[in-house]
Amino acid sequence: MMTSTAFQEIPIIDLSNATSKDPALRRALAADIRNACVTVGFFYVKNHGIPEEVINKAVGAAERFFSIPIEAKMKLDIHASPNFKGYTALLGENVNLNNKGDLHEAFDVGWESEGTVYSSDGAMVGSNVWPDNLPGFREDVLTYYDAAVRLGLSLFPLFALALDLPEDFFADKVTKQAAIVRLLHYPPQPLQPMEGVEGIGAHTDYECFTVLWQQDDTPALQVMNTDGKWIDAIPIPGTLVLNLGDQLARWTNDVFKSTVHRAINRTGKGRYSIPLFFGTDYNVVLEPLPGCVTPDNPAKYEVVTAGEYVKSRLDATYAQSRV
Ligand SMILES: O=C(O)CCC(=O)C(=O)O
Ligand SMILES: [Fe+2]
Repeated sequence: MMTSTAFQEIPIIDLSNATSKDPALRRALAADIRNACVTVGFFYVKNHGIPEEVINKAVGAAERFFSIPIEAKMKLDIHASPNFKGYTALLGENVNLNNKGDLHEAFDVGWESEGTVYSSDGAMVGSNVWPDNLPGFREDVLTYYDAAVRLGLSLFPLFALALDLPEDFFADKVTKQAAIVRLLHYPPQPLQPMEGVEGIGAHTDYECFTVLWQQDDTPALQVMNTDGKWIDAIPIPGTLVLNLGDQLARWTNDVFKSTVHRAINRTGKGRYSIPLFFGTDYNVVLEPLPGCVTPDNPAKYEVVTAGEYVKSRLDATYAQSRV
């Protein structure tokens, strides 16, 4: 049920019926999601089920982590990880290769549970790295991870319905392990902006979809609309932003849109955000889904595995700061 719109382009969708026992209610919700996916590729969700306390603790964890000395953060350098876990320094990432670097620092965490023996796939899945001397940090981040993953897992059946597929279509293709949570800190942009430097340059996300928490009082996220204009995705208290990524765009032959977005923090103060990137398992083949290739919409993409695709994009993103 679409209850309201923030402004013309990005709808707010109420997820109260996401796991309703009534299939008609789930289908109605899926129809709204489809509408957002085939037009903007972005929507806000409310009644998303992640408790405020869990969010606040994760944000507090981010604030504590980014305040530790740079030497301590660099001990967790993402470049030292075989599977993209750990710390990225300011300008260490560059999502838009026309730019020089992104003015944010980040900390990436994947799935883990007590007693896990990791069978690294050598690329995306593997153990996390954690800072010393930050009590509660790991717990607060992993609690958020679990809650956001639960939300993500509840969305896949709706995306399946939205694509006229059986509700369990994605069930054997996505596991918890395919999700990465990222703490992000954007310092204020200097008054005199540096040429080719944005908080995060114009990009699309690489996975199926992203669940994004953004700080209420620091607007920075912008989404490119179909006319090529930047639309502000203002923070709306009580909501999260949901945007599609390239995996779903490739899978649907662009019927579902993976929309270009960027963030520029001009607020004069620091900004935190927390995306959870929910991809599929590594070996899932992104072949066009039934009905997505038609004479009017011929196949656009080379068929690749989901994992190879994300890995190749991440390798390019970090290439500039790899030593
Ligand atoms: O911080 C934001 O609002 C957006 C972050 C983002 O687009 C990303 O990490 O992919
Ligand atoms: Fe993004």
